[in-house]
Amino acid sequence: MIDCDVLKLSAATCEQFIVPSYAADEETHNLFMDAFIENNRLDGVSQVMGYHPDYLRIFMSTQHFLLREDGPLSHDYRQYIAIMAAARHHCTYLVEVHEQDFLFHGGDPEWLKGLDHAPRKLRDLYEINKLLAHQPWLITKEHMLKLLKSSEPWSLSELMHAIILLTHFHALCSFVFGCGISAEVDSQGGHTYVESVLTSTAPTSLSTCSSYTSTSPSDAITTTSSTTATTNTTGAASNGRSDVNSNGNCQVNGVESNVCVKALMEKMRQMQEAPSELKSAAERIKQFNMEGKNTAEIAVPNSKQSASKSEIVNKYLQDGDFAYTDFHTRTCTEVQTFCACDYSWEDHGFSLANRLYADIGHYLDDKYSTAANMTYYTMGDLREVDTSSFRRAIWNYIHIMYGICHDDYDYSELNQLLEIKLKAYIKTLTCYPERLKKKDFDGVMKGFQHSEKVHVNLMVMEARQQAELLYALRALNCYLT
Ligand SMILES: CC(C)C[C@H](N)C(=O)O
Repeated sequence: MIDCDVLKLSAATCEQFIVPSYAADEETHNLFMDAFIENNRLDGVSQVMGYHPDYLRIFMSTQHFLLREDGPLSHDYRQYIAIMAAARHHCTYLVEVHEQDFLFHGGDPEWLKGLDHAPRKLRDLYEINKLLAHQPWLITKEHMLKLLKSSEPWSLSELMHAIILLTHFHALCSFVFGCGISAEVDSQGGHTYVESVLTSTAPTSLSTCSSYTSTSPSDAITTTSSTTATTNTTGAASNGRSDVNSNGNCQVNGVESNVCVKALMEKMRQMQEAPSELKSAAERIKQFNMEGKNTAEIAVPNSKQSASKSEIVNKYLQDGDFAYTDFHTRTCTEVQTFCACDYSWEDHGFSLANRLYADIGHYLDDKYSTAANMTYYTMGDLREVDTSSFRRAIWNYIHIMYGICHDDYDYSELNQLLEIKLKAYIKTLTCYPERLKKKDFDGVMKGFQHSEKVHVNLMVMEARQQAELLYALRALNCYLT
């Protein structure tokens, strides 16, 4: 039996930004118990994801499957791969968590001195780790061949397991930085936005943006299947995380916030009432390229890592400066746009992943569809809102940055729905999560509830993972055929 006070204590310091365990509804509380048992602590990631219990459940089971269940890779390898992936984004939080887990699973402490001390087989993963994290479009079947035919070869199923771990942890870095998770709540400097990404000492609007009250089970979202939309059983009800000030908006500039949400809502309504004329696939692709070029012009913050942080991660990096470059300004013309009609998760990736690493396809499929379809029909303090066009715009925008085109999507919609600040935020979070600042987080989605910002961060994480994985699966498929 777990002592609930332990959970309570670890959440006590930062309850504006997480779901405090003592305030969680039964469903969320049970998930927190499971997380506690799984990780020997109630970790910050679970507590932030606790805003979205249906997502948290599938996230936890996927991570459990990847890290703990029987699978192609040994447990020390799995943890070491997680460390290598997190190091690419200088995510000291995840590096440290998985260093501990590595030792806990009997890993050789020598390997933690750095990549040079790890076995050759793990070192061989370095190149695809780097490319997957920053420029996955450069991955080819030759990379796969090299790993599968090296003197210490990877088997196909081991490689599949490793690739999924790498993409999972790259994407998780985006969530961790996006939600300001810097250390466990019960450790020094524990989880709080203030510690992790706050750059000024000015009072933050976050603390007034959100607070949490428990939700009734009937408010919970239910996932119906991997292909049908996730719906709120109470329709117009809130997502169960009603705010103390009951409007979900930042009090600091509530009027401005409300205007933003209303304007967005109005655009979505107009688009629904008067859908734009049907465009040909060629027109859509042209629009996609235009959006890509515009995205490439969006400036992102420069990188500056603190020396202490670098020390923790640099030992796992060889060329730490290798980073994302805009897909749409690449000089290498051989890299074609990735058309989802030629290779998609649903029609191609799912079955290949599942064939090489049994059942993983189902876990990922559930996770993607929950993240993409989850809705509470709210936006800020508005209710009964159909947010599907906004959510789809976010998902497809992330794929633009990876050169993945959905030729059934009208990219002019995206341009109307995502304001430039939000695009810049998403670009930073997706491609350079370690550079995100608190002011970036505060400056976007004004008037959204805090849980809604977390919701957007979840979508960024999942769409990003899917994009990376699609490139890897396509390359593997080329190798196999
Ligand atoms: C990201 C958010 C705007 C999502 C919205 N709250 C919904 O329930 O669909």
